[in-house]
Amino acid sequence: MLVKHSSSTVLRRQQFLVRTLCGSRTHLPKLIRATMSSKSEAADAESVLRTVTPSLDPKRHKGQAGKIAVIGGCREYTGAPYFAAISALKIGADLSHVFCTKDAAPVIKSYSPELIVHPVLEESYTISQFSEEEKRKVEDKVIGEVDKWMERFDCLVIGPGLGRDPFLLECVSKIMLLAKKSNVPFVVDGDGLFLVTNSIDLVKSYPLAVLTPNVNEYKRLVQKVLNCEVDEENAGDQLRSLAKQIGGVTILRKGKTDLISNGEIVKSVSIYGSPRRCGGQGDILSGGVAVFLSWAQQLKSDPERNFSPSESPAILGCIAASGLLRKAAALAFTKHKRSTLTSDIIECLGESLEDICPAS
Ligand SMILES: NC(=O)C1=CN([C@@H]2O[C@H](COP(=O)(O)OP(=O)(O)OC[C@H]3O[C@@H](n4cnc5c(N)ncnc54)[C@H](OP(=O)(O)O)[C@@H]3O)[C@@H](O)[C@H]2O)[C@@H](O)CC1
Ligand SMILES: Nc1ncnc2c1ncn2[C@@H]1O[C@H](COP(=O)(O)OP(=O)(O)OP(=O)(O)O)[C@@H](O)[C@H]1O
Ligand SMILES: [Mg+2]
Repeated sequence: MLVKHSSSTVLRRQQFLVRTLCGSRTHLPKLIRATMSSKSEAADAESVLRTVTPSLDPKRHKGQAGKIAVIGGCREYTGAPYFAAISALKIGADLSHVFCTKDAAPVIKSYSPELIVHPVLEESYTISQFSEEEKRKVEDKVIGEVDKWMERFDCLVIGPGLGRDPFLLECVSKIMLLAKKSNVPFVVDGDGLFLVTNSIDLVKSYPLAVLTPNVNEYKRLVQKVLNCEVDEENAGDQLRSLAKQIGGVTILRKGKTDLISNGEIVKSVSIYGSPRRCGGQGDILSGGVAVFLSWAQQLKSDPERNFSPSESPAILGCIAASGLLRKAAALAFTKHKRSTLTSDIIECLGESLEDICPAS
């Protein structure tokens, strides 16, 4: 469990959120509000960051600031799950796990002793000689290994560096079902989106699912779900329709401006980040969404709070993560210019958050 806040803190935050997320729109006539709602509304990401980031309380024990698990990492990709998992820790989670294939595990462990790495996923080539029954046993074992941890996690990140092996993806679809059964929120990114685009029912109508597509992943989702092409002219409305069509999941469409919708509202974050487009920045984002969503979820569990759809933990988590990533990318770029890499941005997460929410 995450830290609880005093009722006065909660009240202040509630008033603050109403101002931040609704602003003067609450006083506008209905017709004007309806017109505005067809477009995206710029989110005040720094205010949301201040609202959801818990204070550092010496009474808290290990785990209360968040336990995140990344499901990803295979023969090809070891960087992506590492970026997502280490970003979660650098932002402030207490524990970060990675569930990956046996090949990827020693590599990911060698990047950092901070991560708890489970070498449990299997790809088809390791079981190619097995009978159908033996394959089913392997699948049960994989699911069992994740299931024994599931209830402890505050959020999963499914997909960074997962690869597209059919057997592995079949196991991951069962992991998604387990997460839903235990009401554990999850962020779907990278190859997790490849899986979900081909099996939308895996996430449909699960309010604790967040999808974080990049330009390609978004295009595939729109084609599959809305049966049309991406419409840049009406980007906000199209994103809202997509999220609604998938039963109100939250979607963060990454790009020059990050657009976020849960089928009801559309928010945008366009704080200046970095002109470097090196790979891995989306992985930082997915780890960040998981942490901020967990923190916002904790605020929501306070009985004195009355969350409106516009302040759902998933929406707040997306706004906060997008704002922080962009701020850290800007800072890393001032230091490293053309040589800015994803690891440099990760090193700037702490300083960027400190600037907005000082630790003491
Ligand atoms: N270090 C690691 O381990 C990392 C591993 N990663 C993992 O890799 C897996 C696959 O994810 P992905 O993002 O590479 O696949 P996808 O989205 O299909 O893009 C493929 C190609 O699409 C193009 N393209 C991209 N943007 C475009 C644009 N704006 N407009 C137009 N075209 C655009 C561009 O191709 P180009 O034609 O330029 O060569 C690009 O190369 C996934 O598991 C992910 O987590 C990454 O997280 C990175 C760090
Ligand atoms: N054209 C852009 N200008 C400014 N920022 C951008 C631009 N495109 C993406 N970003 C920022 O980079 C973040 C990652 O988006 P990107 O499209 O690179 O994801 P991705 O392709 O999934 O990354 P990864 O390489 O980790 O898979 C976004 O949240 C956004 O803040
Ligand atoms: Mg990506």
